[in-house]
Amino acid sequence: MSVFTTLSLDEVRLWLAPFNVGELQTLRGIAAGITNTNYFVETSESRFVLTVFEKNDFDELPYFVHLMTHLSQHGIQCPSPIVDKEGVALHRIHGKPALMVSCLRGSDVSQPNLTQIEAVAQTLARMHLAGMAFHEQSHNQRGQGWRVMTAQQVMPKLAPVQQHLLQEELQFQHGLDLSGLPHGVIHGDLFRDNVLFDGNVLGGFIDFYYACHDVLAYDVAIAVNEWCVDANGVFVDDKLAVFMNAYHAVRPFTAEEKSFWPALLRRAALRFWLSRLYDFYYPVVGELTHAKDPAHFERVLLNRQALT
Ligand SMILES: Nc1ncnc2c1ncn2[C@@H]1O[C@H](COP(=O)(O)OP(=O)(O)O)[C@@H](O)[C@H]1O
Ligand SMILES: N[C@@H](CCOP(=O)(O)O)C(=O)O
Repeated sequence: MSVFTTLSLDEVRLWLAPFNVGELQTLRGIAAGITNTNYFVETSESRFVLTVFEKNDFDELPYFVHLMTHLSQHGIQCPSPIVDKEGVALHRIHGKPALMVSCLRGSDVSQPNLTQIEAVAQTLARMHLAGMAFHEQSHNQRGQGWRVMTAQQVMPKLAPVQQHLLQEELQFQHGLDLSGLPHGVIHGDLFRDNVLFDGNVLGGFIDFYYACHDVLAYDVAIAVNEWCVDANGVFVDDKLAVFMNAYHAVRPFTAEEKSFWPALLRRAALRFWLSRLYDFYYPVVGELTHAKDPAHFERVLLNRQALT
């Protein structure tokens, strides 16, 4: 149960006072999720999700609030931040930053079908286009600097063959010049647990807290490495074809994106191999962890290298 900050009905009723959202009726902690505390908040007018940020400083949150506001105003299915009567969305509760957003329909799917995969790809491409008109920029917290630092931390824990793989891939990625590729807003973590579906209808993308300004096709690579694979991380042809066709129908890749595509698939695999290795070897003491298998992304990386 990932409710780190326990809230009472009375506290939330008080917290809601500056908002124009009706009377609080029910409050329910959300078990899923590993980073923040989330509650479903039901009022006489609507349903919302209240997030209490357990790790972020207040100052780093406006980018995400503005981004979700921008994307939802541009028709991208994602949480829409709720502002109070003064127009302010970000507040504090228990001294921690807190944000209420619209509640999306649906739940995450572990075995997506082709229709759902198509919807994810279309929405991702539309999000990339909508992001072009968003003029705030945030750097990628999981970019080059983080890769190097994290690799140094996990390297001593690895077997020689893994050390070689990691070293080789870091060098390869460091040598790439991606400056000519289209950049913009990326989600950065579009995994199956970050997309909600009501049947085949996409409820929306959630968890924008890795969103940043980066290479758009890299975001596509992150998504296909997750949505279009079998249990071993090997691409399933029809899933990959459906995803790429749907994405390209909305935002076709440039020639440069096509030529860097195999390298981007590798970069996306490396990013999640590294974060999972770090979480595996340096678990936070006392923190509830949903262990994610680093070996999966090691296999994905080896597979994508073989495709290059
Ligand atoms: N806007 C939303 N609408 C509906 N459900 C949501 C929304 N935001 C989060 N949830 C639910 O809360 C769960 C945890 O959210 P998530 O953002 O993944 O948390 P964490 O940042 O802690 O990983 C999701 O799996 C989903 O079920
Ligand atoms: N979706 C990721 C987890 C998010 O990245 P992290 O850097 O917070 O570990 C995964 O499945 O590994």
